[in-house]
Amino acid sequence: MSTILDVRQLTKRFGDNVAVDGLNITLRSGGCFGLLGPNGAGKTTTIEMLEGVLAPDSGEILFQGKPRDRQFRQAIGIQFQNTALQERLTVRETLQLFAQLYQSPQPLQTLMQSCQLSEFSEQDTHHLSGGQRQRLLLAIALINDPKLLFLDEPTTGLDPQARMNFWQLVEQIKASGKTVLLTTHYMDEAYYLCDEIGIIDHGQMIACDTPKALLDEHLPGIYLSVSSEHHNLLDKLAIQFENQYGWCRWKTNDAQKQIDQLKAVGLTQADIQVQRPNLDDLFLTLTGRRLRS
Ligand SMILES: Nc1ncnc2c1ncn2[C@@H]1O[C@H](COP(=O)(O)OP(=O)(O)OP(=O)(O)O)[C@@H](O)[C@H]1O
Repeated sequence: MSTILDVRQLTKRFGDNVAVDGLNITLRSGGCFGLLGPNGAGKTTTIEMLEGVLAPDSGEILFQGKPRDRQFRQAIGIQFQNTALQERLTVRETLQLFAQLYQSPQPLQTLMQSCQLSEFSEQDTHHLSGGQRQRLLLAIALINDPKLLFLDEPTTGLDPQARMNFWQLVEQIKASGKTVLLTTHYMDEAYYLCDEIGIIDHGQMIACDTPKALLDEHLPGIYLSVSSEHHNLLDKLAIQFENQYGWCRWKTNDAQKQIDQLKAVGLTQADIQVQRPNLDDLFLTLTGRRLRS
């Protein structure tokens, strides 16, 4: 896969605060890269520099092998976290307004269809649901048929069904060959959508790979949990666990052996939860913090 965006030693300071500290990122064409990190890690500052919205203090950003020029704006789409929509305009009128900003916008009919907006085309944008509004913001980001799409926390605040619906749209966008850079606080979203994940903390990249490779490297093994009421049994078996939210939980490299031991002291399979480590666990391991704080 060729490289569409190559970022070297990107740095941004706000006074004494180094928000982004020598970051390297390689975005491969047609992939989805997830930029994850705890609050204040530097995700928004990074994405804004990559979009060209914020000037870096130092570092290099190459788009298709060359420094970004005026055409870069025509080749990218940005779904901002908060875009103020013009009062008293319909979905269609809003898209028409944004279409004027580009040299060759996509046909609006096609765009509304692909973002599932056709049935709301004549609706006032201020009467849209959260999911419909995010789909409109996505359509605005896609209006110029961009090669590279920036999605900054696109599903924050949406209900689970609207989020999954949005994921399907992102899948379609990926299938059409576009490259996506996504920031999110939802680990299931990152796991589902991203081919590669970069975890940043204090403005530095602390891990970068496919979700599976990151989990295999940093968190081999399986988590087992049993209800806290069974903690005496675990003590008897000399199993070290964390007791949280009514559950005793621990990681093991030999899940089957421990399940057999637990059954031998009276627990049933239904008493034992078996769980692969997920990105939330990875976060806690790498940053000492949960993904959402
Ligand atoms: N305009 C600004 N002026 C001063 N400091 C800023 C500015 N923007 C960001 N910062 C600081 O830079 C650091 C990184 O912030 P940034 O918003 O990039 O983090 P983030 O990872 O996007 O966080 P969140 O997940 O909370 O959105 C923080 O310490 C923040 O306070």
